[in-house]
Amino acid sequence: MKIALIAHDLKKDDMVRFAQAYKYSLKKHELYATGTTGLRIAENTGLSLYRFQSGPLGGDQQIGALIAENKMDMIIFFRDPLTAQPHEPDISALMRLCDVYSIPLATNMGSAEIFIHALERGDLKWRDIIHDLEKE
Ligand SMILES: O=C(CO)COP(=O)(O)O
Repeated sequence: MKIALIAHDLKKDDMVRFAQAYKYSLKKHELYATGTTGLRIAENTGLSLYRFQSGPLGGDQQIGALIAENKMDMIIFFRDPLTAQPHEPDISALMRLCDVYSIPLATNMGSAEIFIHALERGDLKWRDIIHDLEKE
């Protein structure tokens, strides 16, 4: 599965703790992240991730573009609901595309943990079927 990890500044410590806690589940997947989030995760967990631009510099849009091409299977995005972001339109666009393409989007630790358990159980195997069909 291709999983994107994104966190706003005040949520980055939570994201690091989440990635540390679920490192052994996450490492089975292809991981992507916005710039600073990816750096923090890599430094603190040793997980390898592909890092896009930082969110305010276009990272959310880059991840959105992959969603539009059906090349992203899950988004874990710890949003900060209490701080205005300069790139709010990009954030809304990313979340909108998740809804357009039915891509699972967890916006907080509680839902992200459920997603990880779902991944472990194989609940998202249907995504592999779609990818296989696309290859034919
Ligand atoms: O702003 C972000 C998501 O909207 C996250 O970007 P960074 O991971 O580069 O801080």
